[in-house]
Amino acid sequence: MSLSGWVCVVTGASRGIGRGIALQLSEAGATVYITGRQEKTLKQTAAEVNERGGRCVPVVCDSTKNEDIEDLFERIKREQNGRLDILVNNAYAGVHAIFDNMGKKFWETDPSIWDDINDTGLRGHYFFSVYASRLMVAQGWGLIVTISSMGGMRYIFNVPYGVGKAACDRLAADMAVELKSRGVTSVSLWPGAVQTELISEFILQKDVPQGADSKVKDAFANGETTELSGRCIVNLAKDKSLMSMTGKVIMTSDLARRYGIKDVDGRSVTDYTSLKFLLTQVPYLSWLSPVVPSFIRVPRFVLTLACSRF
Ligand SMILES: NC(=O)c1ccc[n+]([C@@H]2O[C@H](COP(=O)([O-])OP(=O)(O)OC[C@H]3O[C@@H](n4cnc5c(N)ncnc54)[C@H](O)[C@@H]3O)[C@@H](O)[C@H]2O)c1
Repeated sequence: MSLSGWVCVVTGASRGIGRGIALQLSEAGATVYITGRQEKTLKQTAAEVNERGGRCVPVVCDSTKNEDIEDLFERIKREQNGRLDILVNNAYAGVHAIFDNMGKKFWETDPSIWDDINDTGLRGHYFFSVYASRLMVAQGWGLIVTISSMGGMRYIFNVPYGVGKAACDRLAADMAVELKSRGVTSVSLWPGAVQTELISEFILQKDVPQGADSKVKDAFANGETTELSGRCIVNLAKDKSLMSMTGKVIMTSDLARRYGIKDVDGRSVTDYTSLKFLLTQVPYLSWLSPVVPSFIRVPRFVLTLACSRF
């Protein structure tokens, strides 16, 4: 699956899912501009990319600073003759705030948590998408992937988290409306539970995570590696029917099934819509899970009905 000659941007790639995506895109041959606030940690990701034989360009770029974003795209325009194939909107500054305030109601929490979660993880995505789209529309091709989560569908963690994720899904969908006739695809990607460095610190290394039940810990203990989303995006980018998915929410498990891929450590990808998984969440029915085939899934129209507000 070669992305040789492709130019990509991954925001927030010094750790977590962004780092994993940068590793996979560069391993597939793309030149990947990676952003973050600190040169030191960006260079660590870049060193790892180089060790695997890939090429990436670390750029200090704070997703909350408009000038930084504008400068990045000016640089890409100059250095790559205006070519940009993929933008991955991933940067996120909310994880500490989420875990520091776990279990509190929104009125008990300092309202600045809204900015912690949504300044980088929503407003920043919009700004990146504007400048990326200018390059992509000019070349008549491109893919924008906005990293979101199941929080876009139902309450998880806190109010600003869910509102931000629903807005990311809507951002991808509404951008798709305007980009479709210009050849540019926009999707929202939901990873499952991912074993990032911060998840390890806040959940996996604790006996009982603060404000969360043990099922949450189990989900992360069986979670995806940080590179699975990247492996999915590499396959998605080469899909001949890519445009048919524009505007949609796609789960990593959907893409793993579509392309027949496993996680980078060889494990199968958990499908949170499979009956097998859902049964594990119901104490008196969980014994049925091992005997239920994994291909039985909740149909998508049921998910649509479940998140309907009418
Ligand atoms: N971890 C999970 O289990 C999981 C599951 C589903 C979806 N997601 C989503 O994936 C995305 C990434 O999450 P993560 O868990 O990898 O987070 P993380 O905190 O591990 O990584 C976020 C990255 O963004 C960077 N960043 C933060 N503020 C920035 C700024 N102002 N400018 C530039 N870079 C900045 C950080 O330095 C870091 O590299 C989020 O949208 C998250 O909600 C995570």
